[in-house]
Amino acid sequence: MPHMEDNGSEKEQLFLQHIQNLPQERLDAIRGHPELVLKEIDEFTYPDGSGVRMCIGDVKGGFIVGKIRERKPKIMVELGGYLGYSAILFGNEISKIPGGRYYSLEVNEDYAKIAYELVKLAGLDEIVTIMIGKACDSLVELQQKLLHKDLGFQALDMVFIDHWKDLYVPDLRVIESLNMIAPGTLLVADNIITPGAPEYHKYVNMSPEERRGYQAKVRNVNGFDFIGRWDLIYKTETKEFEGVIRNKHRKDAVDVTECVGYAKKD
Ligand SMILES: C[S@@+](CC[C@H](N)C(=O)[O-])C[C@H]1O[C@@H](n2cnc3c(N)ncnc32)[C@H](O)[C@@H]1O
Ligand SMILES: [Mg+2]
Repeated sequence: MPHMEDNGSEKEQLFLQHIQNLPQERLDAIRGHPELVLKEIDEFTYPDGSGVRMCIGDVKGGFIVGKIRERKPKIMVELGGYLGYSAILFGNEISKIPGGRYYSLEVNEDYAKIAYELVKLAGLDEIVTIMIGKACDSLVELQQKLLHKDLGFQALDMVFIDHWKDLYVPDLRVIESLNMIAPGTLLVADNIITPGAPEYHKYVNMSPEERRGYQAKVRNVNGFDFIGRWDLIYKTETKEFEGVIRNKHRKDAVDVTECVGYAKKD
C-alpha cells in the first residue's frame, strides 16, 4: 500500500521558497547558526495554517540531544531525514565531537535537496551527509564508505530511526545483518505511540531466543540476505512525552535501545 506522504512535495517546495526568499539580512543572520535555521522551520506556517510536519521537534529532540551529549557518538545515522530538522539538531551536537559524522538517509529526492540547502545554510555540510535512496540500500553503501574511510570501522555508535513505521524492523534487520550493531550501539526510535511502531517495540524487547524464532518465521521484505542477528542482547527503555504541541494535546514515546552484549550461540 502506498504511503500517504509519498505524494509529491508541493507543500515542502513552498517552505523552500520561503527560505530562499528571506530578506538578505535575515539569511546572513541565520547562516552558520543551526539553532536559528531550526527556528525558521519551527515558526513557518503554510497558507492553511499548518506547520512543517513530521519533524522531531524540540521536546523529543532535546531528549535525544541529551543522549548524544552523554554517549558522544562519532558515527550517527538517521533513517528518514525529511527536510533536515533532526539532521541539523543532532548534527550540530555531533559537530562538537572530534571526528563526529552524521549520515541522514532519505528516500525522497525532493526532500533530500531541501534538507541539503538547510544543512548548508546551518553550516553543517562538512559534518552531515545526506544519502538519497531507500535506507536499506544506503546502509550497504554507507558501510562500504565507512570501511574505506577508516579501516578500523566496525559498528555504528548511534542510530535514529524515524522513517516509515513498517520499515523500522526490516531496516533494523539490515543493520544487524551487516554487523553494524555491536555492544555499545544505541538505537533511538521515534513515534512509538503516535502513530505507533508496535512491531518494532516488540522486536527490541524480545529475548535473543524469541528473536531467533521471529527471524526464522518472518521474512524480511528487504530480502533473504537480511535475516537479522538474533544473538544481540538489547536493553530497551521507553521514554514517554505528553503535552501540547501546535495547539494539539499529544502523547508519544521514544524507544532507547542499547546493545549490551552477545548471547551465547549453541
Ligand atoms: C518522519 S519523517 C523524518 C523526520 C526527520 N527525522 C526530522 O525529525 O526532521 C520520515 C521520512 O522518512 C522518509 N522515508 C520513508 N521511507 C524511507 C526509506 N525506506 N528510506 C529512507 N527514508 C525513507 C520519508 O520520505 C520522510 O521524509
Ligand atoms: Mg518522527
